[in-house]
Amino acid sequence: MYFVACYNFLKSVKQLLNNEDNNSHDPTLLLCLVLFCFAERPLVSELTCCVQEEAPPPPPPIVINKYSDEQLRAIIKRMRERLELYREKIVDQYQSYSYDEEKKKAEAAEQEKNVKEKDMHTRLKEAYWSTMDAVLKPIEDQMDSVVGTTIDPFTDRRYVAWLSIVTVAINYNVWFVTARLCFPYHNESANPQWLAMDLLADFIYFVDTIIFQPRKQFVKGGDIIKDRVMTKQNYRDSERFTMDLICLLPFDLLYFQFGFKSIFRANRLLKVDTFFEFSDRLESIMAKAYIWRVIRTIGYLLFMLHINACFYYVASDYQGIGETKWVYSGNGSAYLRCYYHAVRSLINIGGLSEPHTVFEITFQMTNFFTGVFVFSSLIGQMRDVIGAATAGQTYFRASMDGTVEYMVNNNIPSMVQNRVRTWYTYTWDAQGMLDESELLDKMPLVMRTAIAVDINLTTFQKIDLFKGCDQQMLVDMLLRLKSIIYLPGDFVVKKGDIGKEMYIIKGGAVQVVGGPDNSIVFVTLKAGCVFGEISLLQSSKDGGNRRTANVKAYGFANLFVLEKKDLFDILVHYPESQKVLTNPRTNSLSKLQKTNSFLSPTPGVYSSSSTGLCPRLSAS
Ligand SMILES: Nc1nc2c(ncn2[C@@H]2O[C@@H]3COP(=O)(O)O[C@H]3[C@H]2O)c(=O)[nH]1
Repeated sequence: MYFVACYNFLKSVKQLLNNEDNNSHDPTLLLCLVLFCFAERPLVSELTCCVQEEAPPPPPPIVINKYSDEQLRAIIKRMRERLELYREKIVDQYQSYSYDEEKKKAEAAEQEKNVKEKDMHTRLKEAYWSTMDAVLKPIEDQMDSVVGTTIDPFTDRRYVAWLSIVTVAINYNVWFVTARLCFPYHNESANPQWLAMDLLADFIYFVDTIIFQPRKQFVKGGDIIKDRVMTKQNYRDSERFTMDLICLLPFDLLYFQFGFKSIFRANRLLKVDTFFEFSDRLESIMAKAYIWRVIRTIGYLLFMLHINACFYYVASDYQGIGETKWVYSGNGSAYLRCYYHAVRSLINIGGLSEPHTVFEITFQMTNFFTGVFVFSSLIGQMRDVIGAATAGQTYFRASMDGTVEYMVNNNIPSMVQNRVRTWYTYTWDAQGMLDESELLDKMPLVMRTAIAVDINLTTFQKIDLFKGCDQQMLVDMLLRLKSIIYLPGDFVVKKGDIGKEMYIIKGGAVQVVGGPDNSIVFVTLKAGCVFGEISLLQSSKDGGNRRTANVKAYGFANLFVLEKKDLFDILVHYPESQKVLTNPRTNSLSKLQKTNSFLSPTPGVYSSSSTGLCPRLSAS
């Protein structure tokens, strides 16, 4: 029994040790241990005493391998901790304490410490900003009345105007800091002027950082944040703010120590982001954005040449001004001469003095390479900009050329060809594109509705046929309209054809004609009039779906077309409006059905007075 107990006990301890590393606590094993300790307590104590009595005093530790020795010690330490834990568990079985938890506690304590430190940092920051806010409050309050509490950066033109001023300041720094750095532009008489200009540019930067940027509205989770406190905080948390602050650091004070040098203003160039913002905003508000894009690309070209001119002067200075034939001779305006050299060299015009020294050859070669890569990409960019600006026209030309080629290949009579050509040219001139709907199709419905309502709803509301109809139905109709142009004399509708669409005149005029050779003009309909609706709204049972008259374009007629299917799709949702359109007492249409006798022909029976469809403008 004694040895069995010993064996079990030691085996349990060994298993416990083996499980230590993977942190798995075998409940059976634990239970076995606990039960063993309790149930066989006398035996265990006997065993312990026995072991203590019988065991010789422990030998002094022999360290064979330092690493394994340390590992063993660590295991023993953890075993002790574990033993402690089990002791506690025996006292309170439901205690949810673990070694990992101790680790977690330590981590939590660490976190708490960090939070406290952070709090301290935040508090300091807040204190700093509240002081700053208090100082700046009077200025900000004054500016509120001028620029508003917050600014919508996308639509506010005043903001774009301000950005243009900041852009001038940025350009001043970008061009002049580099030029002053390389050319000998600093002297006793010029320095005060430079200083004045620098101060003015810095003032603009400062106003932008203090007044404009903190007012910029922003989008958070889909909401437009217009609260001033939040816009200010958003700006202060942004990277841009950090950059703006770096931009404003007054390294210029080093002038006192090192003299007047523009290198101390190099940090002002970091505000170049604002230039790109200005560029984007300007593009979005300009009707012809490509003009700005071309100007901007030319600006980049000029700036590259400017930088090259600066390098050339520095290189000449390094070689000795006027020392060799290749360097700047020292005559005339240094900047102009160097710029001229840069133009010839970068654009690979040639005709330059041959470089002789290694330095000169290396410089010149670098110039040629830069010219090839940078300039070709900039010129390519320019081509893209111009290409995008004229894409519509290119598409129109390509379509027309394709159609003409097709007609020529198929021997279409030249009269028809001429008419097609005229149609293309007139359509392009009238609407600047061949198919308006193509453009609008890409937009979300709400935008299309807004545009359609803006352009045509007023015209629609005036049409007698639709009087009393639901407004929403009219909007639905607007969305399904297609624009089409007819040439002078084209038949839009032929008597006896099946009516598949109705028309609303957008521009120009049409004539309802009849009699021998269609020589009798019954009525001329102008912009805002509707026609072709009779055959559309009548039942097909007794052949009512046939056109009741000839309608031909008088001059160029720009028409909206509404297809029968679309009309009935809409009317399904507006039964009241359907009644209005088909009611004999409320609508002219039914009256029309009775008055079709004019087509036999009795001119003028079908007129504005009798039908209310459209004013009779002229009748021959
Ligand atoms: N029948 C008739 N149609 C007219 C007159 N004035 C304009 N129209 C339009 O001419 C269109 C010819 O096609 P529809 O019959 O579909 O619809 C006709 C009317 O909308 C008129 O005096 N009589």
